Amino acid sequence: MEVAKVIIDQNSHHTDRPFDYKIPGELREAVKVGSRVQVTFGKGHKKMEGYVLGVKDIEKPRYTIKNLQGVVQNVPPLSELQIDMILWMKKTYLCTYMEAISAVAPPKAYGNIKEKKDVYVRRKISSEKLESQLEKTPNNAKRQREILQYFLEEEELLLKSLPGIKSLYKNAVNALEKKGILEVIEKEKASKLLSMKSPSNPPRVPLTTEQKKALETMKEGFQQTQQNGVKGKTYLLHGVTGSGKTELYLGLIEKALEMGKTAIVLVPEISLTPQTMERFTARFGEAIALIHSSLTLKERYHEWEKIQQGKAKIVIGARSAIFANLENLGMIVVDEEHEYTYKSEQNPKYHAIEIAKYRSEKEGAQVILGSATPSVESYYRGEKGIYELISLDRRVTKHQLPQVEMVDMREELDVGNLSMISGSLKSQIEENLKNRGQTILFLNRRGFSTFLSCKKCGYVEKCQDCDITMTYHLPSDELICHYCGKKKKPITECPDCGSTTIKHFGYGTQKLEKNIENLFPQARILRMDVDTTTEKGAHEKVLNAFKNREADILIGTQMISKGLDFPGVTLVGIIAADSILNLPDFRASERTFQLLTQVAGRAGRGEDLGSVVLQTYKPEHYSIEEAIKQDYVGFYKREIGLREAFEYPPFTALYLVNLMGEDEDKVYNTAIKISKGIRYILKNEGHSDCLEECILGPNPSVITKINKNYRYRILLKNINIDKQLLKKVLKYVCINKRKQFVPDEVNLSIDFNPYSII
Ligand SMILES: Nc1ncnc2c1ncn2[C@@H]1O[C@H](COP(=O)(O)OP(=O)(O)OP(=O)(O)O)[C@@H](O)[C@H]1O
Ligand SMILES: [Zn+2]
Ligand SMILES: [Zn+2]
Repeated sequence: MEVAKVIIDQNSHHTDRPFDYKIPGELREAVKVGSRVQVTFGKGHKKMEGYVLGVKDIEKPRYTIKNLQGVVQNVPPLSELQIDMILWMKKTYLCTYMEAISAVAPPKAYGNIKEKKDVYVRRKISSEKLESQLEKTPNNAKRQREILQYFLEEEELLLKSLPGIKSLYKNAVNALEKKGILEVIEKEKASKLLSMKSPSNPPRVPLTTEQKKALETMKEGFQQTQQNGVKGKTYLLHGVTGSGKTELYLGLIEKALEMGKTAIVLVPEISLTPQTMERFTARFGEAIALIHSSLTLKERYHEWEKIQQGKAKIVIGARSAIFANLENLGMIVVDEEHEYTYKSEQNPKYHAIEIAKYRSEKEGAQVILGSATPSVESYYRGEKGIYELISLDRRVTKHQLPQVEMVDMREELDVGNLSMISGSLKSQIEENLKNRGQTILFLNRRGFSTFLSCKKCGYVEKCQDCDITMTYHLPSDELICHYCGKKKKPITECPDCGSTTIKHFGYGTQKLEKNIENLFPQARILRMDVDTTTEKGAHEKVLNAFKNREADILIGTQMISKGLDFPGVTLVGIIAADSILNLPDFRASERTFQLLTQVAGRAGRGEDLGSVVLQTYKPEHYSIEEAIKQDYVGFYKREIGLREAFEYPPFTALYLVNLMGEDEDKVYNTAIKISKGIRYILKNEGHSDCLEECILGPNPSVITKINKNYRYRILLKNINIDKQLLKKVLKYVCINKRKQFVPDEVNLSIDFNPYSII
């Protein structure tokens, strides 16, 4: 008898195993490994869906087995490669089957979406004939007359754009259709996707010597891989800002297509700008599928369908595009490889580069990791020869990297300048406005002021549900929690001491905008942050306006820090360079250096030389010193020494166990039980000497509460312990013994190589 092993589509660790279902004779043809199927589940015979991960033949079962109910139509079965990846992810990230399937499979709505069409009304006769029709139409056929009026000038109109599309009007339109005057037609809804043009073959820029050499090396590597059928190589392309990395990606993809292969290009969500897309579509046209989070379900469906049907040869997208089910995958490009958005914050907490490397090994694809500021781990691998390191040290344009001027804001205070803009930055903006150059001002904090506090007793307004201060926003005049989004009216009286001396502290982009408006009333200013880009397409609008020089100054958060290529920008001002330096996180220095170098890199990309003003309270910090020099390798050398000394990645692997729940005692007790369990087993394995260094915590997380949930964490480091052993113990305690250790009210998740440990 044929039995299917089915994973039930329900995200609970209680049902996280394959269940057996008999494949009835009539379904034998339809059910395949990977099919999405209908089943009944549990004592209540609840109707559910699930995925077949395997089929086996058994003699006589010792227990009763339910029948499979059917196969879900229009959902393509998971491929063999996808199933392999699901099993590998489950093992690697200790997630549930369903979590792995949800990450790998196309969106669930795939195949369930009805094609929505737009209904149009079109005139079938000439406008002269229509005019005489109108004369013939009696006055009491009011609606028909009204509709005909419209078509005197128009040939085709959307039905819903006619006045009050009530059934009465529809009747009138139907009557006119019967008379042969109008016709009703349905058209596929116009897609809001960036329109995919056919390749326009723009003139190719001749590559610089440096670019050529890099491209040749990577092409040769690719050719070898393809000919010898060995597993794909990983290249780390370290090229300074504006060194023309994208041009190399295009060349490599072209090579892959020539050899009958396909390609995936990952870009951070925020760089999915029309600017980037244009460069790809100009070269490859309709062979591209685009995947990112602001697509509607229908748009997403279309893009996945293109991939599924083999129409797409190149997939460009944010993190999840790494799972694109392309056949003959030959090339994976990860642009801005250091970007933290490549790490998933949901289970499975994978990093897109980890998946890229898995696919590279399985499918023989070549991986290109590109960045001006590679992650410390990637560069370390480059140095060790695990990746092949390729460097582009020069910009393609005539000017080299911009000069960075450092302003010590403590000295500004000394001379009585209390504002957020130093004397030097102010005069340079003035000068730049005069010369009609564009300016970018970067401040990595949105809102108006950072927090409200009582001057008398020091009370600070915090979110009730999260352990963080609330940010004051204009023009809505409200406090917003940047973690859970809750809003409230600002206090005018201190709830602790009753004083009315409530003061604003800190500043964000809204306040910066106000200040700049006051200082330079003649300047045209744009602001780009989460608050100005909530609407679909708003992001592009701002960037396009700036590109078309409709504004002189662009103010923004990290949204404007990378990938943008505006030749008109000759001045970049960094308002508070040390804003994230104080985060209690081992990556704070790295992130600071990356952010500053990327922002600085937006200046001087055109005809004119660029300059950068960097304001800081900590000029002596090495991240800032090296960012001023824009010297990646200099930064890397200092950072890698510290990572080794303090036993952080890449020298140790970090495993983070997060525990969360509304009942703080329960969360804490669970954390204690788990850490005790881990310690106990490791002790029995003979590791009593290193437990202190290896298992840190449980401790409350840095942000102790988010959205009413208390957070505790246990951090594991593999110091003097085999990584695999540590992982095995973790799996045993957190997964196998979960029922025993973790009550249902406490959420446990495991993060391997966490991006941040806040
Ligand atoms: N060989 C070349 N000659 C002239 N212009 C070039 C050449 N190569 C690239 N460019 C242009 O230079 C600009 C910068 O290139 P690109 O955006 O690829 O740099 P990048 O290395 O990705 O920069 P960043 O990391 O700062 O985003 C683009 O406008 C690109 O069209
Ligand atoms: Zn007070
Ligand atoms: Zn909150």
